[in-house]
Amino acid sequence: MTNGNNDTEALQSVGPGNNGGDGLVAARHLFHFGYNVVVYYPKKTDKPIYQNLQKQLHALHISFVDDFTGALSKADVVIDAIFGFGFNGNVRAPFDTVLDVLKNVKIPIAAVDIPSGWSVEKGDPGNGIKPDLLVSLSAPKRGVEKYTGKHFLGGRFVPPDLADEMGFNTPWKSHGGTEQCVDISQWLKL
Ligand SMILES: NC(=O)C1=CN([C@@H]2O[C@H](COP(=O)(O)OP(=O)(O)OC[C@H]3O[C@@H](n4cnc5c(N)ncnc54)[C@H](O)[C@@H]3O)[C@@H](O)[C@H]2O)[C@@H](O)CC1
Repeated sequence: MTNGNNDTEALQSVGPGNNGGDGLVAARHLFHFGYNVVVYYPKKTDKPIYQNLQKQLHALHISFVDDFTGALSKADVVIDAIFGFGFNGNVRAPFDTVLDVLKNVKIPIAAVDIPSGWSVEKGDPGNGIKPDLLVSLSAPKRGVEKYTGKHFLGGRFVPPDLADEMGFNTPWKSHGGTEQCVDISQWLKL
C-alpha cells in the first residue's frame, strides 16, 4: 500500500475478536497515512481495549457505517480484519453476507493475518475470499501456505529463543534492518 490522499477511501471491515482489534488499529494508521477511512464494525465488544480504540477513531472523526454494501460501492480498497486464527465453523450473520459480497468485489482486498473464512490450518475452504494482499502477523500460518497474492510479514514480536524452539526463521533474523513489515511473497515459494 502506498500513502493515501483524501480521495482514497479505505473501508475497514472489523470483526468481533482480536483480528477486529488489529483492524481498529489499522484504521487509525490508515487515517494518519492520509486515507479517508470508514469503519464497518457490526459486532462491537464491551472490553475496554476495544472501547478505547473506538474512542481514538471517534477523535479522528472516522465514520462508522452500518451499510457494508453501500460503503463498499464508494471504497477504493477494503481491509479484511473480520476473522483471523480464531475463526471456525460456518460463518454466522452478518459476516456471511459480508464475505459473500467480498468474493465478488472488484476493488483490492487487503487481509489481516489470515483471509477471513479461511481455516488457520487448512486454508481456503474452496470458495473463500481471495485477497490481493495479506499481512501475516508474527509468522505466516499453515493455512496460507498456498496463498499466491502479495504477502507481507508484520509484527516483530517473536523472541529469538522461541523462533529457534519452533524452528522458524524470520526475515529479520537473517536480514536485520529496521523494517516493521517485510515482503515475503517469494519467500514462502522457495
Ligand atoms: N493472540 C495473539 O497473540 C495475537 C493475536 N492477534 C490477532 O488476533 C487474531 C486472533 O484473535 P481471536 O483469537 O480473538 O480470534 P479472531 O478475531 O480470529 O476470531 C474470533 C472471533 O470471531 C468469532 N467467530 C469465530 N468463528 C465464527 C464464525 N464461524 N462465525 C461468526 N463469528 C465467528 C468469535 O465469536 C470471536 O468473536 C489473530 O489472527 C491476529 O489477527 C494479533 O493482534 C497479535 C497477537
